[in-house]
Amino acid sequence: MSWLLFALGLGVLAWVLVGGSWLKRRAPAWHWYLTGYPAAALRVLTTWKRVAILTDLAVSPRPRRGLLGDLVVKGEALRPVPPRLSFPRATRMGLTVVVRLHPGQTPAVYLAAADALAHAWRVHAVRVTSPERGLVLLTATATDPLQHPGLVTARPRQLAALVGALESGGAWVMDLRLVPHWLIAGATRSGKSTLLARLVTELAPQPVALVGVDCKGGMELGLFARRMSALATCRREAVAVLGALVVEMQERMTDCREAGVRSIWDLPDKLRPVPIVVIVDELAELYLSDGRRENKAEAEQCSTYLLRLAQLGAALGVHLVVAGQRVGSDLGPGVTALRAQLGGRICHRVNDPGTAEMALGDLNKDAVTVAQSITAEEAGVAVCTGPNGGWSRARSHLTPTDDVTAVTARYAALTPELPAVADALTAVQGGES
Ligand SMILES: Nc1ncnc2c1ncn2[C@@H]1O[C@H](COP(=O)(O)OP(=O)(O)OP(=O)(O)O)[C@@H](O)[C@H]1O
Repeated sequence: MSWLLFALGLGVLAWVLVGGSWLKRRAPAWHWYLTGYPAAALRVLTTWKRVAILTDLAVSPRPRRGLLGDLVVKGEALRPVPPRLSFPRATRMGLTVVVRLHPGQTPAVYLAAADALAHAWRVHAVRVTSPERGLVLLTATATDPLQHPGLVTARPRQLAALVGALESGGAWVMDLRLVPHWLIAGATRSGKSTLLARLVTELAPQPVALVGVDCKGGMELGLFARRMSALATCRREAVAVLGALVVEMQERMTDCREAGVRSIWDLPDKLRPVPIVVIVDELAELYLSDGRRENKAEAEQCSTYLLRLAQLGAALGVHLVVAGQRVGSDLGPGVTALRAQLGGRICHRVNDPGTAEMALGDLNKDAVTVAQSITAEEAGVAVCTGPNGGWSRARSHLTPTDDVTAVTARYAALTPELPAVADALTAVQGGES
C-alpha cells in the first residue's frame, strides 16, 4: 500500500514538474480545462460577493432613504445583496458566467467594473455583453489569446477572406458581401501591410478582380502585381484608375437597370460582371497636396472618385479596402465623408488618439480605448468591427512575403481583365514617359 502511495506521489510530482508545462505548450486548452479552470471557477465563486460590494454591483433590498418620525434619513443600508451568478462555464481559453441584474440595474455598471473583476479573478480580461434584457454575460479570458493565436478555419465563401483569429478564438473574416467597404488604420510597423497581404492571399484563388492603388511607388502592393488587374503607383495613375472604375460602375448600373435588378448579384450568372476589390495602401498619399493647383485638383479628384465608388459600389460589385497610417479630417473634408461609407473598421496600434477615434469613435467608445492600448510589441493585433455591430480584438495571420508572392504567381492566370481600367492606366503611363 505504502509503495502504491509512493508511486502515486511520484506520478503527481512528475506531472506538476513536467507534464503540466508539456501540456501547456502542446495543448493549452486542455491544460486550462484540467488545471486553470477549476481554480478560476472557485475564485469567481468565492470572491463574487466581496467584489460585487466593492464595485457597487451589490445593492441593498432596502431603500437608501427612510422616514424617522418627520425626518427623511439618507444613508447606505447594511448588507447589500450581490446579483445572482450562474455557475462558471469553461470555455477554450477562459470561462463565462451569467449574471441576473437587480431591478433597475443596467450593463453599464458591469462595464465599469470589468477591470476590477479581471483583477480579482486573476485573468487577462473580462468582457461584458448583454445577450438578453436583464442579464449580462461576463466572459473571462485566462491569458491573452492573441499572443499565440492558433490557426482557425472558416467556411470559404466568395469575397470572404479569413484574415486571422479573434480574441474569442473564432475566425476573423473580412466578408465583403456582408460589409462591402473597409477602413484599416495603423501606425507604421503595426501590421497593415501584413493584413493586406493576407487579404490578397485569400482573394487570389477566387473569381475576383484586384485593383491596387499604392502611391508609395507600388512598393507594398507591387509584390502582388501578378494577380492584379491594374496597379496605380502614383497619384496621377490613381486618378486615371479610379476614374475608369467609376465609368465601369456606371456601365454596370445601366446593365442592372436594363435587366430590371437592383444589384449585380441578382443578374443571371452569365451576365454578372466580375466583382472588383480596390485596395488602397496609404490613403494620405491620395489626399495630401503641397498647395500647387494641379496637385490640389488631383487630390480632390481622388477624393470624389473614392467617395463615389464607396457610395454606389456595394450593389455593383465594387469594393474598397482603404489603409492609412493616419486618418483624420485634416487630410481634407472628403475623408470624413468617405469614412462614413466604410462600414468595416480595423484599427491597429496608432500614434495619435485622433486616428483611433476616426476609425472606431463613431461606432464604439470602448473600442477606441482598447485600440489605444495596443503596444508596439503586438504587431498584427487590431480592434475590428463585426458584421452585427460588435467589435473584438483580433490578430492577423502572419503571412510572409514569399508566401504571398507564391500564391499570386500560382493564381496569376485567374486575373480578370478590366480593359477600360488598363487602357486608362496605359494612357497615363504613356503620357508620363
Ligand atoms: N499578425 C502578425 N503577427 C506577428 N507579427 C506581425 C503580424 N503582422 C505584422 N507583424 C510584424 O510586424 C512587422 C511590421 O508589419 P507591417 O509591415 O505589416 O506593418 P505596416 O503597418 O504595414 O508598416 P508600414 O506602414 O511601415 O508599411 C512585420 O515585419 C512583422 O514581423
